[in-house]
Amino acid sequence: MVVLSKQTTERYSYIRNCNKTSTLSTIPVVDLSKPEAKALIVKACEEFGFFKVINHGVPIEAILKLESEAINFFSLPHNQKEKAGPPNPFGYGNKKIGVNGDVGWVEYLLLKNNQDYNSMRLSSVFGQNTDKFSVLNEYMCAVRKMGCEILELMAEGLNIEEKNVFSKLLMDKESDSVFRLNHYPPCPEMALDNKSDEKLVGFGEHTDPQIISLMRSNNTSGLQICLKDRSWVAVPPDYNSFFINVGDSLQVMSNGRFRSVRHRVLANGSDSRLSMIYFGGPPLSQKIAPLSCLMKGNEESLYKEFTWFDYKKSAYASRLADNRLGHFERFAAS
Ligand SMILES: C=C1C[C@]23C[C@@]1(O)CC[C@H]2[C@@]12CC[C@H](O)[C@@](C)(C(=O)O1)[C@H]2[C@@H]3C(=O)O
Ligand SMILES: O=C(O)CCC(=O)C(=O)O
Ligand SMILES: [Fe+2]
Repeated sequence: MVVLSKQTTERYSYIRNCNKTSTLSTIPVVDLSKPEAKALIVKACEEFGFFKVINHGVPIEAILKLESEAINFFSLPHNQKEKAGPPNPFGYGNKKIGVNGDVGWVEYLLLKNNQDYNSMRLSSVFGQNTDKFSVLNEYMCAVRKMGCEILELMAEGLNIEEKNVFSKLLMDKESDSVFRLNHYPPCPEMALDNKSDEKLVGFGEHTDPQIISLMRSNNTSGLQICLKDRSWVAVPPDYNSFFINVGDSLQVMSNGRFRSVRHRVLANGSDSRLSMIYFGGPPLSQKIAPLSCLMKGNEESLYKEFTWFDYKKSAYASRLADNRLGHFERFAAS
């Protein structure tokens, strides 16, 4: 299933000096069943804004069923998938990411949490009332439950009395969470020239605007994260773990103590990559501001006041690589 032509590839970005990129061997691993999980989560959010979890409690059957549905969907002929598009903002998308000119070697399905999928264009591909929607719901509920458990451990690790201070935002029935399936086909151009030090960008560098992103992928490499010293490191794939990103909103709620991690995906010459990501977001009306219980002494907020609605509106008007929080900083660097 390769639907990209040479003409379109010319508009893609490439990353040079890829052979010099190191692999992150020290990626924090948090075993959710262990008592030290809370402290490890806090440390990882401060240092990397990124970690992986094991013993996550998401049933393997739910994962495998959805993965198999996703493979079936992305294997459909192009014109059939297009019936579920364009993503405005939900639906099937191919190459174009967002509406501001970003392009990547990727096709995807963007779905809303708690969506009535039957009323979406998805039903023009899947038909009405199919089991596929219950597979999707089962997976999303299990992943959201894991996300809430992580957020509650995080609150405990931060010594916050209100254990559900973060998780209640994902549990709210108005929660503005999003679910995304990304498929990165193998890139034939790269397979032909596997000695090249240049790699095609699958999903360009960015931070996620929400609170937390809960990601699982198949066994194909490609994900990279940016460290504090601005170097990029490759994250080895791990079929059995979930990868967790701190999003911009959590960076603000922790008054910059936690890092919203910059990340990107590079295309692969021979294997396709499939990732499934739950972006846990708050209700639109939610004020996003540093938690007063985390402010020490006369510590000031680093950010202006805004709601998730304000931030989302501004984020969706930005390019992928933009520093979206920049507009909301109170002490912006001159
Ligand atoms: C270029 C864009 C795509 C994006 C909306 C935006 O204008 C900037 C943020 C992008 C992002 C990154 C994380 C998630 O994949 C996403 C769904 C989100 O909430 O913000 C995407 C948006 C998108 O693909 O529509
Ligand atoms: O597909 C991936 O592995 C990550 C994609 C991503 O960062 C995103 O969709 O926001
Ligand atoms: Fe992302």
